[in-house]
Amino acid sequence: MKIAFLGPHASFTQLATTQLFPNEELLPQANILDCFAAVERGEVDKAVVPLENSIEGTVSMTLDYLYKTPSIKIEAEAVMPIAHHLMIHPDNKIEDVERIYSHPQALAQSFHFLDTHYKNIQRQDFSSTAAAAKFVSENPDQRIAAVANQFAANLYGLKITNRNIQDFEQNHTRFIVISKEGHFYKNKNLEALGEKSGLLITLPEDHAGGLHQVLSVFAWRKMNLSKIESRTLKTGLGNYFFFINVAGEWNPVLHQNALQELESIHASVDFLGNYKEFLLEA
Ligand SMILES: O=C(O)C(=O)C[C@]1(C(=O)O)C=C[C@@H](O)C=C1
Repeated sequence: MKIAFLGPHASFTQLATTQLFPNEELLPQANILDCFAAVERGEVDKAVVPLENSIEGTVSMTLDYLYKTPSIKIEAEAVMPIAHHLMIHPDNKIEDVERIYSHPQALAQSFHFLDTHYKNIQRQDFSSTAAAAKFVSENPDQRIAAVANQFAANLYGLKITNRNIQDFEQNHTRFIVISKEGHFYKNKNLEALGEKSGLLITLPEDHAGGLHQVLSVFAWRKMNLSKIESRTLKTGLGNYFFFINVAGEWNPVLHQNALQELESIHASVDFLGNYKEFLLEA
């Protein structure tokens, strides 16, 4: 099986992907869109992309592409502890650094540390933490540093100057396995945290009580929502879609009836799947 992931090698997404798919062919992609496109075009069977971080919140690009590509479903969620380190080329000194590169999520998760200790050093977004580490290793003549993980430091031969720079010790990122088939991913070697369903919902029109009407579909059935997030539709200010997680196992009658009722109130629903959440190691 071919599995795409947000690369290059030693990205956090790769660390998650190797635990989820230890025996499959893993294909690094340059960005999250390329992961979705590879699945959509059938070049790979599945992809692993980040969805949400406990410090910085939703990875909006992932949510946007889930919405834009209704053929893509979720097979599993996986939660992994995240530790960020600041690293430089071993030929350079941290005092000389003029720019710090990393994925925007990693820079945001370490914002207070960087702002306190390296306030006047420019920060620049990169497609992933590992891509930033690779760039630092390939450009010893530049006065740059990267925020990335221990594996990236080892793989790209960088020196760690500051360890565990994330602003909160408890830092976790939730990844999703996406595919066109939406199979139910199983793995006896990983700890399962629970089961849930994912839905993308758009309200028919802006009217009083519209969201309340949608939520009551779940409420009176005692279906527990573990997440609700609104995201702009990009059709104008004030227009949103909602990403909703319903906790618990799939109940054919209850869930099917809820989906039918949502349709009957003219909410548009993309059912992303019913899947398990797993706990990964750092
Ligand atoms: O840049 C990486 O290494 C990634 O895998 C991406 C990503 C993210 O988008 O959230 C994954 C985990 C961390 O939260 C930081 C970055």
